[in-house]
Amino acid sequence: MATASSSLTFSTSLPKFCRPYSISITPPPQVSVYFKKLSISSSLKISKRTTTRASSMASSGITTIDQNNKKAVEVFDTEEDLAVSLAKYTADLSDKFAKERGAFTVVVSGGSLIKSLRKLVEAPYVDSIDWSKWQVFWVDERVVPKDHPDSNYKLAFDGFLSKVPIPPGNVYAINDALSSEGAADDYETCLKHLVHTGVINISSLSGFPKFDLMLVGMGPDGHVASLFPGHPLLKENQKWVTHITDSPKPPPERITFTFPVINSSAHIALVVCGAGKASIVQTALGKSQDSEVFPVQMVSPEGELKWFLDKDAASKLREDSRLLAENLPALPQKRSIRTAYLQDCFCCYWHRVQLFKRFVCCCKAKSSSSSFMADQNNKKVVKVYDTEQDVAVSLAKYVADLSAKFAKERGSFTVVLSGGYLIDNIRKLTEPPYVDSVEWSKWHVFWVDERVVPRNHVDSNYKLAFDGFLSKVPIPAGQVYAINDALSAEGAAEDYQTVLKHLVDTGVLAKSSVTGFPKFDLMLLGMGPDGHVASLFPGHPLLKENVKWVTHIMDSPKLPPQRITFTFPVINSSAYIAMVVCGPGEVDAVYKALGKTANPELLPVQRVTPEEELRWFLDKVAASKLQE
Ligand SMILES: O=C1O[C@H](COP(=O)(O)O)[C@@H](O)[C@H](O)[C@H]1O
Repeated sequence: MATASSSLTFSTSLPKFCRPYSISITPPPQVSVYFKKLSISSSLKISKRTTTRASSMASSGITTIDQNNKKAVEVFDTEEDLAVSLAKYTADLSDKFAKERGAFTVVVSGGSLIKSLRKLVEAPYVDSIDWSKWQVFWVDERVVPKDHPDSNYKLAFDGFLSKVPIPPGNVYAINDALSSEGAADDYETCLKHLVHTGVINISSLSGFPKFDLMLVGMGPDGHVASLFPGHPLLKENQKWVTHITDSPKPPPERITFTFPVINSSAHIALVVCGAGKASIVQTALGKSQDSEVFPVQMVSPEGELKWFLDKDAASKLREDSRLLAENLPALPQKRSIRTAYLQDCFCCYWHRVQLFKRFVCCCKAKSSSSSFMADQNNKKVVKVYDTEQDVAVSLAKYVADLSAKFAKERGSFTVVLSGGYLIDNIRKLTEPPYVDSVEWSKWHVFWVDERVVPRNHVDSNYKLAFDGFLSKVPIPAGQVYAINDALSAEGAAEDYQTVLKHLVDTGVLAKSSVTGFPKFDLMLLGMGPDGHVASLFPGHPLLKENVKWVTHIMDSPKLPPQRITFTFPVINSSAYIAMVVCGPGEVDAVYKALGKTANPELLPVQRVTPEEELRWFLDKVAASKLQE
């Protein structure tokens, strides 16, 4: 290990400037950058954690981790505790990478992050870390001279770099003599050179540089690096480094790593302190129905993402768990409630960043039905079948098994149907063995959405289900809950909600102990080519509805315009959801929902996160873009 050298100071040795190199670089292959994002398990464990600190004080944090430790959130009582833990985390990774590959590539941001690194410049780390192995980069930089108060380099130099013996040649500041565009190009060229010489790893999944550790902060608006909410740069997926000349936070001219680079990292520490950021933390980690996706929510590295939060930044998560505790006296103890709450938060947060690697492995592994992407407790499963016929066979078995389970457990089986192709996909239930073996008398049938037209109208979801399914199985007529088609859209939605409330009161329909919304046993859903589910369409304000159980829409982009629909809180309170998609029409939507990471505008289908299991049933055609 190198030790601190008093003769080495940054005030006399200027850091290396990145300059264009006259080398020929073969561009790395642009393998799907979205691969990596889908390797996340949504099964999370939460434990109370005690951090042992150099100073021997114990700091307690709520630690939430997934089962393979790929995602974690730690909440610390104070920013001081956080800084202690962050130093240890960084030092451990420094040791690991220095040993494994002889270099440690570290990316820092500006802002408050630098202060939180202060423990690294103290004992024991200042002496124990092999600083000679460090290679330091910036995730973003303001295009100002290096001695300017706005410079992220200056901030890092004053607070950190000047206090540790990292070789100046290993510190990659931007070239502040260039324009923002020139500086971004220059930095990218520098990175390419370092990839070429093996200093920086390259991701075999994305083809983008793979840094060992990124230490990043988050702004109160949810920005990370210089990637701001709603900015077109969020979508940049070719460049490694880009520039911005209209940053909403001054100074306006900056350079920044793009999301493909950020998300190719081996480790990201996301460090967030202060009450001013609590709302975004809640949105990012809680079960928010907010349709706006903040840049921080797009952070999803190949390796580990670890949130370091202080109590203030996590306060809204804690508030929510307290509220739950107060409102749910039946639950045994506070820790269980918090656990349930956090699990729920995480299921929601991770639901859209599931499983692609396993898909590819399984697709390579032959067989007509390729099961892929089951998280450790099978909460999220995607299955791909050779043909739609195979989907229909498997779906029938799945539904029949759940029917038997719920009929036995609670004496009824509450099933929600959608319209469209779904009804054809469940046709096998009307054939042997299921038509005879399923206990149809226990079924209660609902619609996740309905068009406000007469029941015998060609557009009616009820008519579709009746003709293709309900007329062929002996479900008691009184247990089929069609809408009241004599009412207006608003009236029909209210009426349907009243029916549901009555069924909850009478115990036919379960109630979620987590959300208080009705908990259907199974929803059988389809998805439109635009990613809509139920009558919840991309960008529509109804996506945010979080009070009503059933609502109405007068301007459906898909005809007919007047419809009623379950809201997301109801959909997401379900026990099980089967998402059935076959054929070529939805190939792009499936790809966006399951295969793409840097998706600034979530499709409605990506918000679907039931309480027990979400199972995708895809045929090979619908999954074809994933398989590419
Ligand atoms: O402008 C910037 O802001 C963010 C967040 O800063 P913070 O002071 O709120 O933590 C920072 O991460 C980024 O590097 C910086 O350029």
